[in-house]
Parts: sequence; structure tokens; C-alpha cells
Amino acid sequence: MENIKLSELFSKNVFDDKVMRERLPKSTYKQLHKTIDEGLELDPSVAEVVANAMKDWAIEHGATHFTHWFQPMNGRTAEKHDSFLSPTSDGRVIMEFSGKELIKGEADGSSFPSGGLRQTFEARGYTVWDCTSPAFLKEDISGVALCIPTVFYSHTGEALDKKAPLLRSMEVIEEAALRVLRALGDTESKKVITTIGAEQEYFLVDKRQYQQRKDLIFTGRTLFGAMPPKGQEMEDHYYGSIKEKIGKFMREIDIELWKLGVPSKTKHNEVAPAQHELAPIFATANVASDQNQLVMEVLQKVANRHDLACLLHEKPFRGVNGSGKHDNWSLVTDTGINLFSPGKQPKENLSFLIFLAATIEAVDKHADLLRLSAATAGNDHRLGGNEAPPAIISIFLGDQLTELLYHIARGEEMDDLTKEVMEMGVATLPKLKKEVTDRNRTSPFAFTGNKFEFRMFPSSGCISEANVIMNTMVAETLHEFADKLEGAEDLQKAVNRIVRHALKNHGRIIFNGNGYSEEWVEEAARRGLPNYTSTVDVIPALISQKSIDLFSKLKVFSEVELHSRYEILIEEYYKTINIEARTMLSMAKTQIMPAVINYMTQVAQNVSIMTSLEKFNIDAQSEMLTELNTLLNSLKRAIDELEIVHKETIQIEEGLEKAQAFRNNVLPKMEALREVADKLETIVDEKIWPIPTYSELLFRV
Ligand SMILES: NC(=O)CC[C@H](N)C(=O)O
Repeated sequence: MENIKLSELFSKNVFDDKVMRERLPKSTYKQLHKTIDEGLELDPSVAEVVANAMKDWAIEHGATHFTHWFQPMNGRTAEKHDSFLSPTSDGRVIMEFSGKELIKGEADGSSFPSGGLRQTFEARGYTVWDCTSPAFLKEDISGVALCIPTVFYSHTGEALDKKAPLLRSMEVIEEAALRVLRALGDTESKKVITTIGAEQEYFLVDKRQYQQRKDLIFTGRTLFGAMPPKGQEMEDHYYGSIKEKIGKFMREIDIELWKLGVPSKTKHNEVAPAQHELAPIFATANVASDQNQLVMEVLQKVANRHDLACLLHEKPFRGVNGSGKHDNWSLVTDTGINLFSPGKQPKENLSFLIFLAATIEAVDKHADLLRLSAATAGNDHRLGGNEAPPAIISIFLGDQLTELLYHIARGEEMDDLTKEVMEMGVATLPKLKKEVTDRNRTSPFAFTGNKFEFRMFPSSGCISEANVIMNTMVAETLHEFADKLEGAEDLQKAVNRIVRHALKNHGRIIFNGNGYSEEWVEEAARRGLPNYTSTVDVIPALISQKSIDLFSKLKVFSEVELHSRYEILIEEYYKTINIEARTMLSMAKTQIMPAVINYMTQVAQNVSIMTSLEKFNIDAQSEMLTELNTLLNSLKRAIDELEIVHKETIQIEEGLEKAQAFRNNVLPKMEALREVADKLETIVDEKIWPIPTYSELLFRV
């Protein structure tokens, strides 16, 4: 295997700060930096110079095309490639790329989900350069293209993408956080940056088997499949030694990502068989979000090269762990202070206490929105089962930190958080100090020492969704706290009052116990915490008065934008289930039924031969035939029932009721059909069964 030099490879395909410093005139470089650092408007003359340098760099690296790269509201990325080619008057061609082309592009806004923001006749949408996320080269056998991260706006100025709201929310929380820091006497920090580390879970299956399953191809998850004799109960896959074939794939993933400047750091086997994880080092929220999109794309592309298929769905297999994208969120100042780092003496660390209290208060106030940020038809199957957090939002702080906050609230003295030494009972082992908080993987929103880990987020989602909500809701609370802190005579007392108030009114959101337990569901209900078990239940939260007030006050979403996103969520939900229902019907009718009938014919032929020989007992075959026949009839009934309900539901006028009907009427019929088919799978000859089974998909790679 060839040797790679990581330091040379890293960021090779990125027009990053180092390249800009080398290639831009000093004054342009300075001006661009000022724009990025101080959030100023971009000067077109700067764009012209940057465009030229970018083009030269890209062409030197083999690029022939450029594309604005954006994130429309379908949660994926979009690109349209234009070559640098430009004809001259004497019939030759030159390579051109202007400042205008760098800054602005056009795309048909009505061909992407717009939730009514764009009618078909109102086509114009603009992509606008986001200079805070570096341009990069996509390089594969189809060529090299310069990709320019952009936001996507409508002609009338509404955001049509997932990036613009994230950028807005980052500015909003920065402003609120700086207000608090100033009030607490910090005169040095000039910037507060949202940082994100997105852990990506995924499954790998054999490509040929994947191609034989319409459900995986069309819906990303298995709609049929009996449990194999072994699942994940031996707990032998998590962190298990990595098979060579998978290791080879992971190596290529790392190389591809490093070239793109994605700081891929950790790789390991996950809990479920065939499940794995990739985690990068954290980055600025906007860059981390762009990079996570690239991670998902590269995972799928490279899997294909290795004759594998990468499944990003939240619950590709029933009965084993699903996949999340744990979103590690924090706030850091430009002076290097992590605002969620408790430090040595957290009780005297006023900013830590304030930012912690603000998060507690915001998460309790807007638990519905945070839940909504992780709500998809796919994630509904994951939450609340097999090592995934429940659908109830709560915060894990750990006992010591919780105790500290309550002491402060009660005005009592408390010793500093101490780190005990771990007793391991072996003299030769080094003496280690216990961490102040344990980890709690059952919590949807866990404090992990210097950041919060939003574990509820779905593996296939675009992380901007969660971070827009987190930033905005915490910014709102920070502003309220800043009102109280500005002009306070005794800061320590004012902070203690804020902590007391936050705990008194919002302490119910703190839960350090087992989030998987039944008792927690009851306890949460007693505490009045919402439990939205389905996406359709929580979608309306987006257009509640509370949500409209929050987002319009801080100018992250206008009311019109909220409504459009509400429409998209509804559509996305029922379209997903519609495709699933149709796929199930197709598989059941054209694959499973015929296979069962085939097998029955074989058994029946055997019965008739054996009977004609007159000396054999044919009880076993007859019993089998009877069982198969009963199940075949049940299968046919289940197909008919799903078909009828699906036909009725699809005709309902578009809107929330349609989504509700898909959830209430179609999903249960799909469930009933699966139950019969899965039963049949366990008795039909496996050579005849028409689709690869869980045993093959999960254990053969
Ligand atoms: N050990 C783990 O972290 C499992 C996480 C789990 N796969 C989830 O869905 O979130």
C-alpha cells in the first residue's frame, strides 16, 4: 500500500487560507479577511481578484468546470457545472471566471422544494457566494470541478436553502453572547463562534445484494426482513477489529476527506452488525455543516467503488441499532475561551454558569422546536428503540454539575467539583482521576464536559437544521439574561439569581437517569415535558405563535419562511411514506407472492408424487402446505388492505391531514403486511426467497 503524507494531503483540494495568502495580493487578502472576520459586505472588486486567483489555482489542479454548490431544502446538495470556456472574437477560446460568476449564480427556484414560496411561473432563484466557507475541488473519474459554497435565495429575498438560516443564526447568537460577555466584564472577545462536531453513523452492505432490494434502493431502509438467528446481542461488533475490506474502504474515505480539508479523526465499528462511525474534529458550524454534506456524499461514492452500498438511513434494519448524527455543539470566543468549559472553579466561572443556564432555559422553553429539528419519517423508527434516545427532550448534566447549580440556586456554599481517583485494584496501573461527569448515551441532549451533544439528530439529516434552532433559542435567552446583567451592581448575585430562576422554572428539563426506561416516560409526563412520538405531531410547532415570535424577533426566519418550511416538512413526510407503501406493494405483489406460490407448487408436487407412491406419510408436507396457504391468503389480504387505504389516503388534499392519515392509516397497514411476509420468510426455502435476507445483508460483507 502506498505511503501517504497526511500533512501534504490535508486540504490539498481546498482554496483555503494558506492558498489565499500565497495567491492573493496582500491588500485583497486583507480585505477579504476583514469581510469574513468582521462580517462586512463583500466589495465586488475584491471578488474579481479572488475569482481570478481561484480559477488559476483550480485550472492548475486540473479543473475544467466550476459550480455554485448549495443546499436546497431537500436536505441534499445541488450543483450545476459550467466550464471556464469563453470564446474570443478570433475564434479561439480562453479560460474565464469573473467576480460576478463567483458572487452570484442563478437556478430555477421552483424546481426545488420551496413550500409555496415559488410558483412554477416564478422561477428565479439566486445562489450567492458564502465566503466564510472555503471553495474546494471535487475530483473523481468524471473530472475536476471547482465548487463554490453558496446560499440560495428567492427573487424576493427569502431563503430557499438550509445554509442561509444557519449563517443568520450564527450571527444572532454571536451578538447575544457578546452582549452577555460584555456585561460580565469581558472587553477582549470580539467574536463568538458556534462550533460543531458531527459524528456520522452508517451501515455498509454488499452492493449486489443492495441492488436486489427495491426497498433499499427507493427508500433507504428495509421494509421487509425477519430477524436473523443472531442480532447484536453478543455486543461483539462495537469497537471490534475492523475487517480488511471495511478498513480499505475507510482508508480511502479518510484520504478523500482529508484532501477536502475535512478533519476526519475517528473511525470504528458501531453497535449493530455492519454499522460503522466516522467522526471529524469540530469546526465552525457553517464549515462543519458543509463538510458533513461532503462526508455523506463521499461515503456513498467510495462505497460504490468498493462494491459496497452505504446506508445513511436512521433505521435501515429493524431489531438492531439505528444510526444517528450526534451533533456536538459549543460556543467559543476568538480569545480561545470555550463558553461551556466549567474550568477549575465552575461556581466562580460566571460566564459558564450563564451560558449553561441559558441553554437549560432555552431547551425547556423550546423543547418542541428542538424535537422538530430531528423529526423525519425515518427518525420516527429510530427514536426510543435500540440505543437511540427517546422522543422526549431532556438535558443530561451529570449529578455533580446538577448539584452545583442547585447549591447556587439555594445560595448555599459547595466545595469545588473534585476529581476522585479511580480505584482499579491493580497496583501497576496508572492512577487516573475520575471525570466530573459520566457520559449518558440515553439522553437526547447531553452535557459532555465542554459542549452539548444533541444525540437525537438523524444520520441522514442536514445538521444546519438542529443548529439553527439551538443558536436561535439560546440567543433569545442570552438576550434576556443580558438585560438583567447589564447595570447589575453585584454580578455574582445577579448570576446566582439568574441560575435560581432558570432552575425554578426550567429545572424539570434536567434528567440524569436512564432515558430508555418506561419510568422516564411516565416521569416526563408528570413533569409536563412533551413527548412527540411522531413527526406529524410536532410539525405544527414550527408555525406556533411562540415559534413565529422567536424567529421573527431575531430575524432568522420570517413568518413566510416558516410557513414554507412547514409545508415542506409535511410534504416530505407523506411523500416518504407514499414511496415506502408503493415499494412494499410492488415487492409483495411481484416478488414475495410469486416466490411463495412457487414454493407451494414444489411442496404440492412433492405431496402428489408421495401420495401416488402410496407408501409414505405426507403429514409434514401437508401441514406445511396448509400453513403456507393460510399465510398466502393473509398476505393477499394485507396487500389488498394496504392498497385500498393507500389509494384513499393519496387522494386527500395536501396538508397536515394528509400526513396524519399516512401515519394513522397507511403505516399500520404496512406494518401488518410486513408481519405476514416476515413470517413467510422464515418458512419458505431460502433458495427461493426473492430478496437478500437480514443474515446476508448484515453478516456477509
Ligand atoms: N453507542 C452509540 O453511541 C449508539 C448510538 C446509536 N446508534 C444512535 O442511534 O444514536
